[in-house]
Amino acid sequence: MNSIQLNDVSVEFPIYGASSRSLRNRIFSGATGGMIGSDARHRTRIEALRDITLTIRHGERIALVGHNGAGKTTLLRVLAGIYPPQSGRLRIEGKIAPLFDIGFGMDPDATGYDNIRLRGLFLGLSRQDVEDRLDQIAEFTELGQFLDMPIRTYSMGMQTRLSFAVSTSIKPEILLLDEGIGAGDAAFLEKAQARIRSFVDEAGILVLASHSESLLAGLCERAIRLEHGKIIDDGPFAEVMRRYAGA
Ligand SMILES: Nc1ncnc2c1ncn2[C@@H]1O[C@H](COP(=O)(O)OP(=O)(O)OP(=O)(O)O)[C@@H](O)[C@H]1O
Repeated sequence: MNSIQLNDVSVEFPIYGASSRSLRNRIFSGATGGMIGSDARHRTRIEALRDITLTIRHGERIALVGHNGAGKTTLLRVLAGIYPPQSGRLRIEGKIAPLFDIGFGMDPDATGYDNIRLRGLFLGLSRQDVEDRLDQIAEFTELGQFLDMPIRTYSMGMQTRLSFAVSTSIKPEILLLDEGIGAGDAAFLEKAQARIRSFVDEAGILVLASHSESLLAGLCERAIRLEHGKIIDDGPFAEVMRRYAGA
């Protein structure tokens, strides 16, 4: 069974070159971003996540919502093991496929085909596994002859198609997705949603961060709302979104 458990997880970014004097040495926050403050030695820091305690169970489909800079991407990166939490505990049972930072593990000068291979290896597939899946992954991208071109020539949406196709070909147990898939066009989005649904139906966990309520509504049944790095609401999707709209 897959599960995610976070206890009092906090992530801070020290900011170099920002004068804490201009911050008047006090913690404040605007309508966006995490909490900005300074420590005892007047070093500026951004608290991107503060005291996050959270349990996600097998089969759950979670929407991460909240204002710009609320901490959604940071939370996904913590779950993916990209950022180690500075404090608190993190326990994850299951194989994770992060589907954000779409350039991660890709070489802009290599062709689409070679990047499928690179990303496949990066996600833990063997060389043989990658070759066995190459045609099926290529077909899903619908990139045709562009697969022989270096991916620096791709648009955002084209890169998204490529990384989505590879990452979801391994049937991950825990799928982490960011807004990025919104870069795909409508036809791709429909295909991507169908694939995510089939993956979630088979089991596993989905955590999807997005500002698009329609995208989230089609996939998620629980929503977690972050504000300035803290969880301020967590519950059935429709209820959390109703409260968010009224906020
Ligand atoms: N590498 C970094 N260095 C410094 N600060 C960072 C870094 N990454 C994120 N932050 C800060 O952490 C806070 C949370 O950012 P995060 O990207 O997690 O927000 P988000 O909810 O995904 O926002 P958005 O909806 O705008 O994508 C913000 O205040 C941001 O300025």
